[in-house]
Amino acid sequence: MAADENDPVVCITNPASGVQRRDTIMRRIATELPEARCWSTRYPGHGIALGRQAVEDGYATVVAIGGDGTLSEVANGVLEAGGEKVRLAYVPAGTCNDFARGLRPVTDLGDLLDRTRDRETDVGTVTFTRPDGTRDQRYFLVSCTVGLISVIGQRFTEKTPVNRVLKRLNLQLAETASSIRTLARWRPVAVRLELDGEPSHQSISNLAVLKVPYFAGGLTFGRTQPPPAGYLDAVRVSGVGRLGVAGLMWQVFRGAAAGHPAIHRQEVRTVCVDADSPLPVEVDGEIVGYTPAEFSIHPSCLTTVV
Ligand SMILES: Nc1ncnc2c1ncn2[C@@H]1O[C@H](COP(=O)(O)OP(=O)(O)OP(=O)(O)O)[C@@H](O)[C@H]1O
Repeated sequence: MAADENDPVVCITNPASGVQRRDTIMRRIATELPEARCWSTRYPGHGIALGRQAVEDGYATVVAIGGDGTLSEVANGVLEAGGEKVRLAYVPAGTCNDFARGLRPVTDLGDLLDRTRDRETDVGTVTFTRPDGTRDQRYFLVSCTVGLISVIGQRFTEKTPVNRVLKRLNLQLAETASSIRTLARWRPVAVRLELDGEPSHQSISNLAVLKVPYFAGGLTFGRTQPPPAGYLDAVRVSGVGRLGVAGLMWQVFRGAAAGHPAIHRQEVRTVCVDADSPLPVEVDGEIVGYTPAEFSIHPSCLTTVV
């Protein structure tokens, strides 16, 4: 299927994503989507600006090529520009690719122009506090975390000399080191939590707000089904100490977390979380700010193509 001038297509690729060679991706675009314009992100956050630009320039189909972070940035730009009518296609080329997990990816990029592949997709929004103290909002398509996982993510992104050396040696080694260092001092945190307006005080290790069941490259909290349309999955880890959390993480890595007594799940439309000491908020793989954070779901507000 070929693009035409009434159905203009732009591909937004992230050269910093994943492990695929950039020239392989560019060759595929040139062969399989020859009419498409091709833009590259040049810095973190550039995907948002390019997603917005694509809507303003009147592209009907925007193809995000990269990891979940790239998809998320492009979706944010598209939605910020009021591009709900734009088709947002995704070609997984990152390291985690959790949005597309379980879905059958196209073999030929030209198939992304086939409108029978369009899916009305719910989008989550999260409001949080930026490091400069102002409030901000992001859309999310995959998942958000607050607690142990977001603290590990924050430690991993810190530009310390140790991190720099470890990341240069091996990315997974750096991730494991961040996890061990965080876990070694971890204590459950007291939070004020509101699920669908129902307030409670809880001691938790982690709160995940999921649009898709997978996180961190195919890990799950024991369920591989997404929440029903119009809902988010709020998954709390609570009722266990440091050793219990370490045991649960091991179960999660083994894919054997289903039914674990520390996992508490609820399908909800809204979540609010606050803690005495602000906790980092991770959105689609990126630390965006701190609690207090409010999450909600916007049903069928984006057309996605995978
Ligand atoms: N030119 C660039 N240089 C450095 N970073 C970039 C550039 N363009 C985009 N980024 C950043 O790269 C980050 C990672 O991208 P992405 O999440 O798509 O890849 P990944 O980490 O390999 O995949 P996944 O999220 O599936 O693990 C994003 O946060 C984005 O802001």
